[in-house]
Amino acid sequence: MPTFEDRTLLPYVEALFREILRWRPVLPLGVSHAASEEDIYKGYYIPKSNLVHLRIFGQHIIVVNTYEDAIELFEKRSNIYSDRPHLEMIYLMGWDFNSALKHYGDDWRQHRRLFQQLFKREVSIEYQPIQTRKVNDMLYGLLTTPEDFIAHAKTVTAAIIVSTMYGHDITPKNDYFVTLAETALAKLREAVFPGALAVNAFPILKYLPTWFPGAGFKRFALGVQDLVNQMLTVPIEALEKRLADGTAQPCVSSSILEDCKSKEEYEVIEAVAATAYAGGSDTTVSVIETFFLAMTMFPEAQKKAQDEIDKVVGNGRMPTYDDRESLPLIEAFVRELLRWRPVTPLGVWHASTEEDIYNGYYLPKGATFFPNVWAMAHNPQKYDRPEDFNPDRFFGNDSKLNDDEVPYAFGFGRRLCPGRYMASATLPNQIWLSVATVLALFNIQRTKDADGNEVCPEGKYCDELAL
Ligand code: HEM
Repeated sequence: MPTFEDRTLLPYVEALFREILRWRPVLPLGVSHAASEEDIYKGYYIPKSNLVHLRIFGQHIIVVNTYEDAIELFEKRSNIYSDRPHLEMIYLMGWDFNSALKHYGDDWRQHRRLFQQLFKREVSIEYQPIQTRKVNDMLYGLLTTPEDFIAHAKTVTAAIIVSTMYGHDITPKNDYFVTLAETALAKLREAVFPGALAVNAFPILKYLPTWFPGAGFKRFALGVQDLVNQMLTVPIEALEKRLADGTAQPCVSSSILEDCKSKEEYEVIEAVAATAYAGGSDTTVSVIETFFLAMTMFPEAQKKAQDEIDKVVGNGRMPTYDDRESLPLIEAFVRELLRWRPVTPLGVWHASTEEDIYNGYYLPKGATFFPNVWAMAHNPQKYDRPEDFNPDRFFGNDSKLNDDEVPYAFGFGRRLCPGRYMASATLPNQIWLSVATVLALFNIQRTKDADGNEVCPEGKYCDELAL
């Protein structure tokens, strides 16, 4: 047989090999490069590009690295860039009820209208008493079992959403609905194993019978369908029962159920209520966890915020929503939490419904777009020493809060997070109240090792999806 030693003696074989590479190149369009600077080449202007293109399983994936480009594409051209990519596994599992995962169209519009109605600025103020009550429960939990601080953050968030949506007070441990919803969410996150990825890339595989070798994804999906169905129906049916026997507490769903006229409307209410849990729980918990981490890593920021609370509120009472305007540093704190460790570092994907030309680049129809929120939040040209947790960066030279409300943390354009007023932004919200009251009551400190030295956490994050 010919060996490598014969290579120089076989020029025709060498030429044949070159011709194969030339005749049908493996990557006909090469792998895209992005220009990091603008340039003039042979009289042509080449713009700086902040888009990165990848091709995975034949799918175009485009990462949008700057806030300016994200605004241009997702907001100014929102008629093209407001879809979501089609992932077959989501449909097989029944998770397509979720407003956040829906394709851009009439069904999504109906969900969105209801979300806007329920969570707009003015209405979000009505959730203030529930939030205060549940945050107080969290403070009590922190006082009695501080080591369980993550569990307390999770419980308070679940309690606020479930009480707001269904008027149900969850039990602190093993609540039936919370367990159901958390299990269904965990299954959604798990659906990234090879079989599931294969059916996302080649949807035709969904027609394989469940017993077929390699169709494990289908058996998995069937198991999840049942959970998802219970997550949708159990809490709303329980609410209907309470409404019928007159024991229901007023809540978002009770008010809209009373006006519901058709099965179609009922299904939208059911789906929007369950989406609020799926979209609002992990996201808010992540910010509160980041708060505990930041306080341990940056004790001087904690001290400064506590000094502000002591000066404005004093020691005789707890901060309330009425103090919000007088505590600008706490406001800056919340912004810095959203910036320093964004909840969705690669945003939530958008998809395009038309081809487009942007800055001289061709962007194909059906491509998936990731807004690189991490790069926007850590842009050193905008944020000096971006790795530092420094709420002071949100104050101008006049010592007033600047107008950077970290908008990219809540997404873009027509898909912008409809729950943002409940979670954060400039109105009463759970995150603000949690930060203000925890700082008023507690000192968050580093643990010590056996020799009495402080241990600063590394601050590593796990890789769970937020939505
Ligand atoms: C700190 C807390 C939160 C953060 C950081 C956050 C972030 C986000 C982001 C980045 C998106 C994607 C927007 C896009 O596609 O461009 C989103 C969408 C969404 N969020 Fe939030 N969110 C939070 C809390 C909430 C809450 C409390 C709710 C419900 C009450 C909620 C409901 C939703 C829904 C339904 C969508 C999908 C919107 C659509 O596709 O039309 N979120 N959120």
